[in-house]
Amino acid sequence: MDLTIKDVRLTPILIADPPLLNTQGVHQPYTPRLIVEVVTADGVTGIGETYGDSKYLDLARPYAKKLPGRKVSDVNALFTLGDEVDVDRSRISDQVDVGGLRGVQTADKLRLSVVSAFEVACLDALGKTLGLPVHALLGGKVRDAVEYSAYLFYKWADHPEAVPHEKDDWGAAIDPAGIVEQARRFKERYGFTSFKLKGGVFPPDDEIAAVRALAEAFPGHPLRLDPNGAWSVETSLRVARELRDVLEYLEDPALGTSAMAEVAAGTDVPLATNMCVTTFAEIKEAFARDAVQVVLSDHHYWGGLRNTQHLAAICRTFGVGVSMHSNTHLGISLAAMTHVAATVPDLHHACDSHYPWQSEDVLTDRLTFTDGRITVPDTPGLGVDLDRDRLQHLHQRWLDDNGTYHDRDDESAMRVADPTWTTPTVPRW
Ligand SMILES: O=C([O-])C(=O)C[C@H](O)[C@@H](O)C(=O)[O-]
Ligand SMILES: [Mg+2]
Repeated sequence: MDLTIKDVRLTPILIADPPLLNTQGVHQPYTPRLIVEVVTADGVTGIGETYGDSKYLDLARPYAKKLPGRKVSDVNALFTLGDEVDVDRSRISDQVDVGGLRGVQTADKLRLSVVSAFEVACLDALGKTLGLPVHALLGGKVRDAVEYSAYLFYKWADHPEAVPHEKDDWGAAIDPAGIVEQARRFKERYGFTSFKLKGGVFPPDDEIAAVRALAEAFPGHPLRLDPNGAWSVETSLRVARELRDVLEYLEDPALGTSAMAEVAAGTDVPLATNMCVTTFAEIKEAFARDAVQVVLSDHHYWGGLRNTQHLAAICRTFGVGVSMHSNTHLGISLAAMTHVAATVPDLHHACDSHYPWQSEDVLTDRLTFTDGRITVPDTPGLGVDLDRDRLQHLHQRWLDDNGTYHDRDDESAMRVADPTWTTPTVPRW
């Protein structure tokens, strides 16, 4: 068996995305992803997936050149090699990026967001070579299926007329009745029993009404509301008061650790985050100030599956809950999330996933939710196969694009519908 990496392939693609609304704007009709393939000397191919925006491609390209000659089993070395890649200073920011809504952009976090896809690809290749599923390489599964929540979005029926796009079959949802209808379809199609509403789109009273409508339609089901930091501390506390009997947790009601700590001190509704704790460096202050009660991990920017396990261990040590965040992603990432989630003992909340919103994939067979769960694959590697024709089709779309969609930008997408739109300053309400 020869585990030496002989070849690395990077394929940027554009995938169709519905007009989902968030506090910064609306999803563009196509969003970029990067598919990573690592091929061993034995001809075994491992696959990974991450963000495809140019700031990630600019790091992935020089990084990929460092890998041939290394072994897919040298997973620790992937991180030291990542440290050698220079990050353009203009890419670094302590602002929440437009469209990403996932916290700061440190150089390290940008690197980890790339290295994570290679870690997944190497583990996939290693597992395929050894005949073991990825979860076994991570120490073994402690559950046979991983639960996901329905990720509800306010949305339009279509992208603006002038913009070419793939039509989705979800229709519009811009009020409580529309959100309840969307939730019903999520339940019918996938069996989800937890519901998360992406908020920060309409004034808080409208979103309170939507959550109340969900609570009435689905009594006893776990509900979450996530305005991505759009509210002041005062507004956050008011919403928490009004929804305290029905919320499983409130996600990033206010922006940043200080504001979150103030909110947490004034309510017994747990606060979750994928914005104020998104790097290991942010943990100490947030935990010391009891600013968050649930960290929503994301293997893409936390740096892979093993870092997700490290994060879960830290959370466990401090009595903080852990679950999973998602940005728009395909089946490779859903498989990776499922493998690592299967190994985390204290996963007490259903994980987020955008997957049901994605009508396109690069897999031969889409992953399917049964009773809101994905069965943990026991076949070697990630247990999913790349469909080369689909990959090529989506890559061709990326090649044909003049750059409009090479970087996700929800603010610009909103400006197509409303030329006066700019990302609202925070707190918005
Ligand atoms: O939980 C979250 O904050 C997210 O999923 C961030 C995403 O960017 C979401 O807001 C979206 O897809 O519009
Ligand atoms: Mg969130």
